[in-house]
Amino acid sequence: MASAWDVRLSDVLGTPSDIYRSLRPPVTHLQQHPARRRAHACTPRAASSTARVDEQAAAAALEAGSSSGIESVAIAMPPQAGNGVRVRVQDLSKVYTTRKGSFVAAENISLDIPAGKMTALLGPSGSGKTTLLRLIAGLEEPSDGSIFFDDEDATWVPTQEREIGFVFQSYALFKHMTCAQNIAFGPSVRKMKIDVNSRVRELLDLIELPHVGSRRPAQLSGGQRQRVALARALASQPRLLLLDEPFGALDPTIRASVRQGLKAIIDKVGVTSILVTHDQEEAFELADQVIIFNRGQVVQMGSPEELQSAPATPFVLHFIDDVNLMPANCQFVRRLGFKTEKPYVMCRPTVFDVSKAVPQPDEPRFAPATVSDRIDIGIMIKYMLKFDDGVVVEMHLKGVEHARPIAFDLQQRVYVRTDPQNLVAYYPDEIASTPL
Ligand SMILES: Nc1ncnc2c1ncn2[C@@H]1O[C@H](COP(=O)(O)OP(=O)(O)OP(=O)(O)O)[C@@H](O)[C@H]1O
Repeated sequence: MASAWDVRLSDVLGTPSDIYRSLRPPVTHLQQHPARRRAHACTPRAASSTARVDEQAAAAALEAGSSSGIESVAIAMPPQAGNGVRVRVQDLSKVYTTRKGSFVAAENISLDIPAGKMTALLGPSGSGKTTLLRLIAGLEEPSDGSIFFDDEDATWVPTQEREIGFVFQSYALFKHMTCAQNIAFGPSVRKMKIDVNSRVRELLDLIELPHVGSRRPAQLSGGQRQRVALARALASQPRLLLLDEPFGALDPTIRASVRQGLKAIIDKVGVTSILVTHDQEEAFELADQVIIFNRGQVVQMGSPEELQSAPATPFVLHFIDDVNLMPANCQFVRRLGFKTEKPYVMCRPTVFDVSKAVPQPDEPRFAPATVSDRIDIGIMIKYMLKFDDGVVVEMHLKGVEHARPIAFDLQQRVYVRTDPQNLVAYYPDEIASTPL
């Protein structure tokens, strides 16, 4: 049976460059960096420096590499481990000019993204994650600083020549093309000397959707569309894969399984990948390295384990974990003998020692409380503990097989303490997130 891909792209849509031209946004008059203006005066632009372009057009620009650079490259088909690039960002800043004045979306960012690993950019909405991703892709121009791909200064290299695959939250699949045509778009436009049909078939196998080649994106589920978008991003064998909230449009019930599938595919290919997300569970589950953003700045970077065991600031602790917030002068904190000039204190819900027995006179650090609520959610039991001064904290007992025998009843009187080292004092500004 003939597949839709047996009809050649050019018969249906014109030549690849016609397609690219039709998808590309009009060239705008830009404030370009002088060096870039000199070096790339004739390069078609993918994006305005002040306004985000339509994601489909950006996808087209990213897929359409400069044919002169690509034609001579004999590219083996992914999966093939170890074909990613190391990305270094030095003192990178992005200032947007708006009607209200200038706005610093990324400030003096320096970071190192290892080759062949997945790095997550994690932070609240508006913290500058997407801005950094778009700077790395060349879809925005930096106001200052440099970007290196391995030892190459890529700061002013045009988007199309960066060899980047991009998966957008909206997927940005070309609606009028079949899935096979979407996947074939990059290699065709780049005139890569490969068997495009077999590349498409191998990628459809890789994403475990061998039967959808002849369908259009509208005929797929959200999870399937996202896989096709990934296949399209991988088709030109990018050295860097950028994923901007790739699970954001998915139903929460399927998000966990879809992200595991996507991670498995990326691991097989072995390409360096950068994932933008505001979901800490997603970042910690998928990434080898997590970089935490707030207010346009990097607050901390490290492995998921490092961040969880040693959050560098009150903001990081507050952002990555469930925490109890309480006044520093409340009964519980005072009983512990914890002294601070800061007005508030926070602690994780897993750090409490709770006893039903009335403490001995030599155990003054226990504060009395009443169990005001209890929820057994299978993997843990959650309790609300109300101290006598009215302050309420949430306590989590994990490992319920051990927790159930010592379960507390509603309205039961209990005595609560923790090691004072588990408390973190803060000023409200230290846990505030964007906007500035
Ligand atoms: N073209 C632009 N012009 C002016 N301001 C912009 C522009 N693009 C982004 N910003 C601003 O820069 C800040 C950072 O935006 P960015 O999209 O990078 O944040 P984010 O962390 O990715 O947020 P989200 O998770 O909501 O996408 C925001 O305050 C945003 O409004």
